[in-house]
Amino acid sequence: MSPVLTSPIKVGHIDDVQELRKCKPTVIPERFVRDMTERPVTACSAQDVPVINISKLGDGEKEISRLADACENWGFFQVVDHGIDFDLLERIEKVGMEFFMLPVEEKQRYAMAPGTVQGYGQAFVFSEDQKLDWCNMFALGLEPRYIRNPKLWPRRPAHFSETVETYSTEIRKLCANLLKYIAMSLGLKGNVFQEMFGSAVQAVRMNYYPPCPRPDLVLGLSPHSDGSAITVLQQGKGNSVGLQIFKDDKWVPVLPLPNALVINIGDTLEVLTNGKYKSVEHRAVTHEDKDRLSIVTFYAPSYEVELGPMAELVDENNPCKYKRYNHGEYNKHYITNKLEGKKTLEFAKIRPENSN
Ligand SMILES: O=C(O)CCC(=O)C(=O)O
Ligand SMILES: [Fe+2]
Repeated sequence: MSPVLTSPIKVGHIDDVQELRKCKPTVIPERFVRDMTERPVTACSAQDVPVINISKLGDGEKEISRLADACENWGFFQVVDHGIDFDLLERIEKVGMEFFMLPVEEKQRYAMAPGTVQGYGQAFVFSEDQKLDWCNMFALGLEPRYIRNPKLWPRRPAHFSETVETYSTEIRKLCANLLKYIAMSLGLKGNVFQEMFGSAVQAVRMNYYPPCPRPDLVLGLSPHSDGSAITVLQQGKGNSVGLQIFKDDKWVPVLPLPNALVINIGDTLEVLTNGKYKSVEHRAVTHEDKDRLSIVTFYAPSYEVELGPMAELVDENNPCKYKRYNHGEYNKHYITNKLEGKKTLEFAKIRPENSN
């Protein structure tokens, strides 16, 4: 019998990976098979991604300087003692998982329209030739309210919307709190980001990675940096390892810690700190017999805000590396650059005069 090459079910024009997997393909469809250089064979053994105890950040210099080190040298860290109910973390994971387990016909009601980033499907797919991720996504804009699209809020599973609402309120407080300490770790006033960001933009994306018969050939999520100021990533309990960050020319896995949340610095904070804090590239890989869910919150300034490197972080030794721009404009650039397969922060970089 010839191997199954495409899924019978598409969401928009894209193969739905959960449906594809149900067909038990013996050969991975070409659109998912990565070029040799992109295949996930290069991960090194796990290193100790820094762990920051949020409840100690108020106690003084020591934890704050550990935070500064994590932002400067890793761009990623895990937080513990973050004050969010473990029960809420479990509930969001449960409703997220239940959503992805719904029949595809039900999920298709919330399909992501082409060129948009909210709803069910795969974001940033722009050409027939582009390699696809071994992932199904569901994304919702949350704050400010006008970015919400009520038609995309699922009616099933029960309690989905209210759980997302409660979860997002808690994560928003965590982001504001973290940004206060991040400002302090830079020697700035604690409220500087809060004042600058205005009514912060917040969105949530759930990524579901079904098991893949050939995890060595595919990527769960292509390498990228986030456009946010900061991102909060919840790796599901009992999840397989999937997140990898690019550090010192190697892909380093981030091992899930029970009830911890992963935080990463996004492009916006890299610009604001004039490159002191890094927006690090990351990707997700898949597993042969385990699935994985991640719940990711992006937190960014209001679209109206003009931003650029902060004066306090620019001097003779650290000349200004980025242009000033409007965050709403940046958001459009982020999407267009992603669609064109470019690095998302490229447009904002200032080139030295003698370079080409
Ligand atoms: O699933 C993961 O661990 C990575 C998710 C991610 O990087 C994203 O959604 O931006
Ligand atoms: Fe990301």
